[in-house]
Amino acid sequence: MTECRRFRIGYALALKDGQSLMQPSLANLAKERGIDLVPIDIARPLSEQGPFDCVLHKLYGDYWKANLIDYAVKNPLVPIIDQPDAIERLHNRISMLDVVSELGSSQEKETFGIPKQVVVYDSIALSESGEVGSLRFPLIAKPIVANGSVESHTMSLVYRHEGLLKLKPPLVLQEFVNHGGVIFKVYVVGDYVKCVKRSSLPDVSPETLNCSEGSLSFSNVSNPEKYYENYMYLEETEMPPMSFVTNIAMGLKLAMRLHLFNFDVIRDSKAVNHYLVIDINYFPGYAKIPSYEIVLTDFFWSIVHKSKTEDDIEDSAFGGDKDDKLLICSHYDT
Ligand SMILES: Nc1ncnc2c1ncn2[C@@H]1O[C@H](COP(=O)(O)OP(=O)(O)OP(=O)(O)O)[C@@H](O)[C@H]1O
Ligand SMILES: O=P(O)(O)O[C@H]1[C@H](O)[C@@H](O)[C@H](OP(=O)(O)O)[C@@H](OP(=O)(O)O)[C@H]1O
Ligand SMILES: [Mg+2]
Ligand SMILES: [Mg+2]
Repeated sequence: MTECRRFRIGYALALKDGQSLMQPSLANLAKERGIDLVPIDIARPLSEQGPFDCVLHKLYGDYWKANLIDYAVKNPLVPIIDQPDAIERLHNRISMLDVVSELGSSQEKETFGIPKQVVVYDSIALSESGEVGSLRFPLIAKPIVANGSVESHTMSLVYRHEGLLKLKPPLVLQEFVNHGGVIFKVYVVGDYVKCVKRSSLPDVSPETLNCSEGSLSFSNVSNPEKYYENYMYLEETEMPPMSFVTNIAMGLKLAMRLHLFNFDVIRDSKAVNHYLVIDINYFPGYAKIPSYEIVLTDFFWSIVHKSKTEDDIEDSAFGGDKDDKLLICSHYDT
């Protein structure tokens, strides 16, 4: 009797991300389907570890990147999920959203875009009327860098010009768009797409613009625990059409050459059926989505069962997707 071949997926994740994702329920399900999830020792050359049938990672820095490149050169048929250069695009809040503008327009009645935004490198630009002056208040000031640090999630809602003067560049100033206090988070795992609702910043009325402080600092307003605080209110909000969300997701996946990401979408309260993508995150906290073990195991299975030919080398060394075997399955949930 022939033994079933087993597959080994090496993963390199920060401690917190590994603890959240690699729960026994995921490891056991993957094992049942012939896949062993193996932690990578990031202090040692990757090429001395393994063998691996796939490498998953969410780590940054030149040392790690060099380690991955060395491994990819020596193991050109092993998919690396995902290519470091492709991930890096999401570490800058300007290049992150540029990709949305590069997507073709929607064939449906819904339309999408990004909020108007300006990058500011120094305090002088904040007091000038130039590009900053062309933005309409309220604004959100976001750090340019989105690298997972606490600071990269710390933002300010700016109501009036005087609020700008307290800010410390470099930063991105983005127009705040009223959207009814609900955000849609769209999780992508290969061809799988799931959209959930979360709490967001409440709408800003013209009265608030005049009465409040010049600016207000905030962070992590759309974490799931906030959902439960606003449960009743969120329930009433209608989801965007799944086909619309899936089209954006698959467009982003192709354009960014990434398999694992989520993006935040809001619906403009002032326009009919107009949506704005405001944030894209690499390898988000998938353990938050129901049955994430099945979703991830299906994805791992599809990756390790892809046929490997010389033609695939260029793509597959960094996890390209020439021959997708995953069915597109899309889900809405909260
Ligand atoms: N242009 C905007 N208009 C209205 N609300 C916005 C806008 N940009 C951001 N927000 C609100 O601010 C929150 C944080 O913004 P953003 O998603 O860019 O930050 P983040 O720290 O990168 O988030 P994540 O935790 O998803 O990585 C959003 O969830 C949303 O509630
Ligand atoms: O710590 P960084 O690298 O920034 O990544 C975060 C993402 O930016 C967030 O979007 C994730 O939260 P959501 O899954 O709620 O979007 C968040 O998920 P987590 O709260 O489960 O860790 C992280 O993946
Ligand atoms: Mg976000
Ligand atoms: Mg983000």
